[in-house]
Amino acid sequence: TNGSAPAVPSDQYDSLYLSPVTVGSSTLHLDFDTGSSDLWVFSSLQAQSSLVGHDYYMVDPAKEKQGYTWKISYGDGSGASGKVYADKVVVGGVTATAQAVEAATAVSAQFTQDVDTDGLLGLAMSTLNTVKPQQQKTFFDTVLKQLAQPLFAVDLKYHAAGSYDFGFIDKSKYTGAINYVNADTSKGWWGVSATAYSIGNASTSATVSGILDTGTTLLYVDTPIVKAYYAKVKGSKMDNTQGGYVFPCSATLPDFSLTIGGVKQIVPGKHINYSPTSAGNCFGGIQTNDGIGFSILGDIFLKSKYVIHEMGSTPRIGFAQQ
Ligand SMILES: Cc1ccc(-c2noc([C@H]3C[C@@H](O)CN3)n2)cc1F
Repeated sequence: TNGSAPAVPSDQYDSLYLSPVTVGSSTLHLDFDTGSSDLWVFSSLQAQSSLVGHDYYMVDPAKEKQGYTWKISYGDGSGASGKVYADKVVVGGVTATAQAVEAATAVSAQFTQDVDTDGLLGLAMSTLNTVKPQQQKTFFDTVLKQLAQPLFAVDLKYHAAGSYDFGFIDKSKYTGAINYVNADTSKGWWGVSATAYSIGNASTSATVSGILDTGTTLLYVDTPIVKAYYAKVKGSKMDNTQGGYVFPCSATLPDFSLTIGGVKQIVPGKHINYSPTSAGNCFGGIQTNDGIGFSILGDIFLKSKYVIHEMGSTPRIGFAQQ
């Protein structure tokens, strides 16, 4: 079977995208994250006070994987931990009958206060799964064999609902050719590299290695590229109190592109005005990857494309224009 689930922005700035998932007998709204590999949910194991505003998984003790635990932390320092159950998970009509469901006993404040997010569904390689004593499969790995094609496709949109397709490529969701490159999955992520970047009409050769990450809001690249970009934005500056580059909300933002597989993958300037700040200017969608060691192609990069993640004998990534 194949299937498709909507990806709905959680707020007016596309901070993250939420998709409905049936876990056991509950329907939860999860953040599909191609940058991690745990399917974890808010659960009845938590104190009631932590569950306010969240849908949560009613655990069935008979389905517990006795002695199994998990503990995860994310790029922003948030995290969660808990116990493991084997239960039915349905995404867009695709069913995993005994998927490892990681039920939270504790979650960090960022998650508790993010009342729309009921957990995460990881779509990176299962080698990054945190369950002990035995690593568990992602939902995608669990259902892979039942899919017509071993792939999922990501269609995130700018300030609108998009979708995740499993097992098929939806021709109505893109125009032009799909450009495929091999994925570097050696570190457990969907890794790609670019050979150039462009700011407006000016192109510069550079090697940009990064990961596709639907769970990261912005686009993080090397500092020299970020500086070159905002040098083209009148009134922009690095604002340490806001934690990144900001600019006047009236600024015209140049398009940005990364050349992947010989094809310019363009991010429209409009998408790079991420959100207003509390100080009366606007926060940039492109920021520095300082301290990370590689680039993170998050939602700002993804939301103009239809991106196919194919787990064939040679994992590949296909890019097409929405
Ligand atoms: C409150 C909250 C915090 C973090 C995240 C989060 N989800 O995916 C990621 C990135 C970073 C990398 O770790 C893997 N993908 N971060 C989601 C949240 F709802």
